[in-house]
Amino acid sequence: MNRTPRTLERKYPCCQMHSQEPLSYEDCEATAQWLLGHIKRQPEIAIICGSGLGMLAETLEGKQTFEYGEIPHFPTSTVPGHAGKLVFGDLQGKFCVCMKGRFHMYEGYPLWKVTFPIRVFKLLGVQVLIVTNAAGSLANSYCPGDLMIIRDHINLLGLSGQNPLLGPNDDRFGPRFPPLSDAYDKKLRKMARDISKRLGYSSFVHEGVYCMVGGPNFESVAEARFLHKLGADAVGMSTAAEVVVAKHCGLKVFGISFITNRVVKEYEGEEEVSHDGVLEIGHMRAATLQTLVTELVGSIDPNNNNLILEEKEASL
Ligand SMILES: O=P(O)(O)O[C@H]1O[C@H](CO)[C@@H](O)[C@H]1O
Ligand code: HPA
Repeated sequence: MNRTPRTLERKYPCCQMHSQEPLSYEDCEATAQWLLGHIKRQPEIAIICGSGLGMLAETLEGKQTFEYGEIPHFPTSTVPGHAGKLVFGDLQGKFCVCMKGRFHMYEGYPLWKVTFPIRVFKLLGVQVLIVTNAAGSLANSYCPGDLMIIRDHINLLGLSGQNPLLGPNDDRFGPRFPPLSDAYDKKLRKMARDISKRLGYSSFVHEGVYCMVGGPNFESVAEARFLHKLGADAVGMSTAAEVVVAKHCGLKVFGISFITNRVVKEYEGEEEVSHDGVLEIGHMRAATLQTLVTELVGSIDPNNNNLILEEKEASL
């Protein structure tokens, strides 16, 4: 029985998505071909801008911008701080594509739809994916405004059976059982650490474990304590599913969290987290994230298996 009334589907297109089959390889190809027909060359690096972090896309040179609504098969953004635009342009001499706004499961999208753009990026020729997000800190030593290079993740949804790779596997994307033990590329993490040192950022750039939860509510105190005990340093409602799909199709991944708030772990505390607060700290302090990602893009050679531009290698 179809439980979604037609009027609801018309008002909230994401409700309709639940009743659809996952998009196929051919659908991804159709989207990639449509984009390739509109852009000057193939992008090498894709960047996903997290909540309130979309200004990075504005720094691209020779920008070409597409509203998500005009791109075949693309979902639309419904969350404040996620503009819903795909921006192509040059950053540090590399042709990049930036998602100014990502999709989340709590918006009503199934995970295969949330992660659809990643497969399109692969078919566009992208080799490296940079994921950014806004996250709450669980680690006691992190402060709002800090950055966390993602060393690894806990995909809480994946562990409980909500995975973007559920269903028949299409080997043209990747294997049935992809390994995830090296999800966040070691070389890219080292490059980012070295760049942080050079920029004088070391005191507020950490490296840690990100945990993806479903949201949209922020964590209860007991949940926050549980996630911290599990080994998570920061928590958010995105990223891990995107990284699963990126690794499945053979992309190199770098991830970084912008710490927007402390997750409340004490019953006596006065702090309360809000999405407006997340966006506000993003606007105030995200320049550091932007500088670090820009420098990283400048140091990457996407066509070298080693990933490092030779002339930069000596200075790192
Ligand atoms: O992960 P991004 O998209 O950066 O956004 C984070 O910020 C929102 C909550 O304020 C949630 O969507 C959470 O995941
Ligand atoms: N919890 C979950 N997601 C978030 C948070 C948080 O504290 N801050 C930003 N995104």
